[in-house]
Amino acid sequence: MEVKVLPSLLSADFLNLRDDIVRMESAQVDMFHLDVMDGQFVPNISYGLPLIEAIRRGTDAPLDVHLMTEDPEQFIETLGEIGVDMVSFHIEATAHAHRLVKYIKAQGMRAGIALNPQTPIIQVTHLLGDVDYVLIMTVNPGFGGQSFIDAGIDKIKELSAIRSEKNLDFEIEVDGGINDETAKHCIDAGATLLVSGSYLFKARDAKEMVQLLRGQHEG
Ligand SMILES: O=C(CO)[C@@H](O)[C@H](O)COP(=O)(O)O
Ligand SMILES: [Co+2]
Repeated sequence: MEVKVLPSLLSADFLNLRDDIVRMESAQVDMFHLDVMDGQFVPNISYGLPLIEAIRRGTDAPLDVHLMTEDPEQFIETLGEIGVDMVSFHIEATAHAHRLVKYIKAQGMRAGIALNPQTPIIQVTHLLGDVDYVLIMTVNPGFGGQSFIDAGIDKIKELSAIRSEKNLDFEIEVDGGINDETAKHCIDAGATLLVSGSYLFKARDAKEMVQLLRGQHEG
């Protein structure tokens, strides 16, 4: 599977959002990652559906929504109407993950399951035949600019092994503390969707950084 780079707009300048979207498009990113935080599931509030609707009008790139909210069910129908391409929600946030995966797909979107750093892979093994991707958090969710938690690499390897063993085709997304160094370890372990916030937005030459992130892939 091809490695893709997804800038997290949490690190964009919200006052100049359009400029930052265009800057990332010029840097040839593959899609945008949109972090929705509700102040309950995580101790931060980011932005919600109205902004996602505006972003949808502002770019033709695919949109990947990462729901860090309680009751993620309530947002799915509207996200489908907006025209979002991919939606992930946290296994820790719902008692009905399997039903929700089916619901997201029925609305025409790709469905992902996200895991906090403390959550073991066994919590989601029952979903691996149904999800399109698994999002491994390599920071505690809620904020950009944190350091990568190394234990995430073993989780990516574990998922990769299950994927080969069971002949499944879900992708592995990694989110939190991704830079050229950590990206290489994640790609080597089996991740193909790389979310990057502070590293990409701080860069003077974002295009070079995107290539560096993607270019680590040797296999
Ligand atoms: O979901 C989250 C944070 O909860 C992420 O998507 C971050 O926004 C990634 O930012 P960096 O760690 O790359 O700065
Ligand atoms: Co995220």
